[in-house]
Amino acid sequence: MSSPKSNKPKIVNGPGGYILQDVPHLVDYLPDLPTYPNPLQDNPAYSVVKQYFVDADDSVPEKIVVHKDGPRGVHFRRAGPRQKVYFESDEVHACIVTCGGLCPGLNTVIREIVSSLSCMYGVKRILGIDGGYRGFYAKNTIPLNSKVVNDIHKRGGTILGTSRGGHDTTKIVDSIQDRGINQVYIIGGDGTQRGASVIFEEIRRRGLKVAVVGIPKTIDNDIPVIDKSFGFDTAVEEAQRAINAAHVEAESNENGIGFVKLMGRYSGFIAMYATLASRDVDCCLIPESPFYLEGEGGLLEFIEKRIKENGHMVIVLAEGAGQELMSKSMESSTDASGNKLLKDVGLWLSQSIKDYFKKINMVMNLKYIDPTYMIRAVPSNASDNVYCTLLAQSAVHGAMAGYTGYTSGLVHGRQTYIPFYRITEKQNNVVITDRMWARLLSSTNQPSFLGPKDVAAEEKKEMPEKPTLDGGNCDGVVDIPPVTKEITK
Ligand SMILES: Nc1ncnc2c1ncn2[C@@H]1O[C@H](COP(=O)(O)OP(=O)(O)O)[C@@H](O)[C@H]1O
Ligand SMILES: O=P(O)(O)OC[C@H]1O[C@](O)(COP(=O)(O)O)[C@@H](O)[C@@H]1O
Ligand SMILES: [Mg+2]
Repeated sequence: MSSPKSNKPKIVNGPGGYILQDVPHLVDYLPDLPTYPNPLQDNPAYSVVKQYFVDADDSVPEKIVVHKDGPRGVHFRRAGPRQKVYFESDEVHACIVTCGGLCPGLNTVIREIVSSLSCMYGVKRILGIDGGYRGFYAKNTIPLNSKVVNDIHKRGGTILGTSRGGHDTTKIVDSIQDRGINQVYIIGGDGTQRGASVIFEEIRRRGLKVAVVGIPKTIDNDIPVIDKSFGFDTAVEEAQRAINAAHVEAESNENGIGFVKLMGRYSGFIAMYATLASRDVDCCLIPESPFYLEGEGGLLEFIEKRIKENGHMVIVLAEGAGQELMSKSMESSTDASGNKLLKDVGLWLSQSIKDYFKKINMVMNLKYIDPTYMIRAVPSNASDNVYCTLLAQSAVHGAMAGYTGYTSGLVHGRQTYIPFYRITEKQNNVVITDRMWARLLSSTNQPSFLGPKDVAAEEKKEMPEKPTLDGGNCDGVVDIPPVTKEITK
């Protein structure tokens, strides 16, 4: 590093176009910190594992498919326990906060952070922050231990409470400093990770020995880089119940339409995967894929055709789809976090379909199902529970090893530490020029509703990512000059 207090990205270049987008470490700005042997080395559960500690040079590639002659590309630091830790067990005072909307698995992550800290590292002081970011300065804290969290993974929601808005960096860091907290675990979506990033910057500016760790939570699966977010699987599974009901209703009524509205503010992943899983869906509409109602090739014409062919149909709609079609006069506002509040496209589209069938004088029975909050208020399923457990353990190993300013995330099935700027720089969206969307279109046999102009616009948006050999401006997204160092082996 060129400057210990530098807030520039840590980039390490290696042979063959290898780039490590590294995460900050406490010694970047506190170079004289002592280290201690990892207490896990004496833990009987791990003594049989051949190589339990992760090699310091292990990294995970961002892109797993590479061309024969292409550069090795961007990598992230592999997560896991390290031989040396930068905190003594008695010294650790950790806190956990959950922010933003609910997501299945929040309680599992809380439980496993507490268990990992206490069972693996012998930590005794763990606080829950009540009600999101504002809880740091406006609410009481909740003492956490293995007993308190023992069966919380069986419940939906978050035992800590959550909120939007209320991010006041100075007040939050003052509270962290005043309470003597030195590990901060922040569970939340894109907004939360942005908040975590500024908390980390302020902590580094003040020169505090405090590790700041983000754990990505988003039911919309809109966080970039990671394979998928926890709770997503559960949400998709839960959505099946609504789609099944819509199918039963549609089949049982004359010219029945089962219409399901699912979550997805800007990203249509839940709708897309729920559709692919179900196989009963005739049409899936997502925010990324524009559509139009009237005229040749429009949605209404397609619905009429499908009803005439099959006698029934199922439509799945993500809440952010078709927002631009609704009346401009319907005022839109924002929530406490500044997220745009959407107009109810489900009710609007249902009415438009009803009006159309009335106009063409054709019998039609539309049943509208809105399971929005039902798919996220449930406890996580088995596979999400395992995912949450590994995620929480990785987060704790990283903080104990002195890493900070990172989001713990799964990349190609491997746990990694990802610098905040990679998580917050853009949103993960369904790319409608990718194969996955084509698979969906062929599974539902719906038209793409796209004109050549829309396709050209999509192709322009999706410029291929080109990791550079010299580490400068990687993927064209890091606009601050990176701190680079060479590795030669
Ligand atoms: N750019 C930002 N800087 C600091 N804090 C932010 C930022 N964006 C959102 N937050 C805070 O993060 C928390 C959660 O954000 P929100 O967008 O509601 O949910 P999510 O994290 O799930 O996307 C809120 O308390 C909000 O104030
Ligand atoms: O009504 P709320 O609680 O604000 O939540 C609704 C929104 O939460 C979301 O699930 C996304 O929330 P997050 O960004 O917090 O993950 C959207 O799909 C939905 O519009
Ligand atoms: Mg969000």
